[in-house]
Amino acid sequence: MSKTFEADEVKQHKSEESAWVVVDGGVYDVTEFLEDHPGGKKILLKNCGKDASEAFWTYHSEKVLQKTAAEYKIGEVKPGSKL
Ligand code: HEM
Repeated sequence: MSKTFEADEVKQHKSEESAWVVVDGGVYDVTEFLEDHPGGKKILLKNCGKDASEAFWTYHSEKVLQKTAAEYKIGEVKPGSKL
């Protein structure tokens, strides 16, 4: 079973030391990906610690979530836990 995280915990991970981003309820630890992100570190970091679904779908296709993001997935936001 996939791990679930409270919104309050996700919100704390918004720095270079620990950067988590949420897309469609999935939680991705992109700390190690910040430097490699083709769209740049700054924009990715700015969207960490929160639900970045809208920003994500503005710039990426489904393939990016299924392929690139998959290896960084650490779990899901707890249902009903408001981000
Ligand atoms: C799990 C999180 C993310 C992953 C794995 C990811 C991955 C990628 C990849 C692989 C590309 C290259 C273009 C492509 O293949 O479509 C890209 C480009 C880009 N990403 Fe992300 N990204 C993530 C989150 C974000 C977020 C939250 C933003 C915020 C707006 C963002 C903004 C961009 C931008 C602006 C580009 C450049 C688009 C272009 O040059 O046309 N990304 N990203």
